[in-house]
Amino acid sequence: MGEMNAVEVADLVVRYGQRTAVDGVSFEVASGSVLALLGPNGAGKTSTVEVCAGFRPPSAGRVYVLGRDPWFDHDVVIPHVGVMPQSGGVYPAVRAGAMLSLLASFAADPLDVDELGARLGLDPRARYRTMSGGEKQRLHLAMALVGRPAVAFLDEPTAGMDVGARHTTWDLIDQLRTSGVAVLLTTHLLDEAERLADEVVIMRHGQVAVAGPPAALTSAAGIDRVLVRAGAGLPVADLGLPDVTVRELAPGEYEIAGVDQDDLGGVLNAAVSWSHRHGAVLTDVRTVRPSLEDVFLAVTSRDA
Ligand SMILES: Nc1ncnc2c1ncn2[C@@H]1O[C@H](COP(=O)(O)OP(=O)(O)OP(=O)(O)O)[C@@H](O)[C@H]1O
Repeated sequence: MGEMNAVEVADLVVRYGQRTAVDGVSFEVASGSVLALLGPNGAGKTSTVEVCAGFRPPSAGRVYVLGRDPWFDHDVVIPHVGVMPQSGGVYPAVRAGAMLSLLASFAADPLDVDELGARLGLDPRARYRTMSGGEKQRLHLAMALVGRPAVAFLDEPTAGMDVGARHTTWDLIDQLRTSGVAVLLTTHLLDEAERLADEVVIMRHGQVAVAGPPAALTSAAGIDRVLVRAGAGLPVADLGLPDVTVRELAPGEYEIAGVDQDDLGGVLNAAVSWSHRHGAVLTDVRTVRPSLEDVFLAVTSRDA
């Protein structure tokens, strides 16, 4: 089975009746890497993942998982795939431990059920219907991973989890990557994507708006702000540069926004002489690049 790209999505289209939810999406996920699908509600993330996981056929385009078609070769592909859906179809009376043992019994080389459950803080005796939202979410994640998949599809894996469970999940996903698993996840948490993903794909209206490693997306956007520290209460209108805006964020802490990276020297010079004119000294200067969240908002707010 394919080593390089565990998941290949090429010109994928998903239609629901007249509605086109996914409109020509392409990306790849290599083994041992994490790709985060991002996008506003309704952008087509879940529909994309559902085709990859073999839940529905594409309306057009091609999807390969481990070199096979997850819809037509479902029985061949599925034993190597772990799926964590947004809400799991778990029988309400079933206990966590029994559910995991059942899934483990289907797998050729399952993880240790007790160890995995303990890792995720699951009580094996707990019945599904009495679990909290975050506990259910942890069980869904364990269900996706217990079969030691080569490819994991995780739809909003940490939604509703508390901070501790979220960090445990991040560590688990790091370990999946290290052990060679291809992970495709969706998330609304941009810090999660920045922390976990080798590649992010930002979807908008069913199409790929931008794609790339998070660091490449944020550095392509360039430095856009400079933070300086000087005396409190300096007149912010007096910097003498027409295209930037200056705000005093806290006493003596100023943000110079709208900086053109190529004119950083000009901005620093202006800040030095500005503080000097007002009898103050710059004691700190910091350049700030946009976060992935800034990039996301810039990309997804270009709406007609
Ligand atoms: N089973 C369905 N039948 C009809 N329309 C659907 C169906 N599933 C999704 N859609 C529509 O397709 C579009 C994409 O939905 P999808 O769930 O893939 O988006 P998403 O990016 O995962 O959104 P969210 O962030 O809200 O989970 C939406 O407009 C949605 O209303």
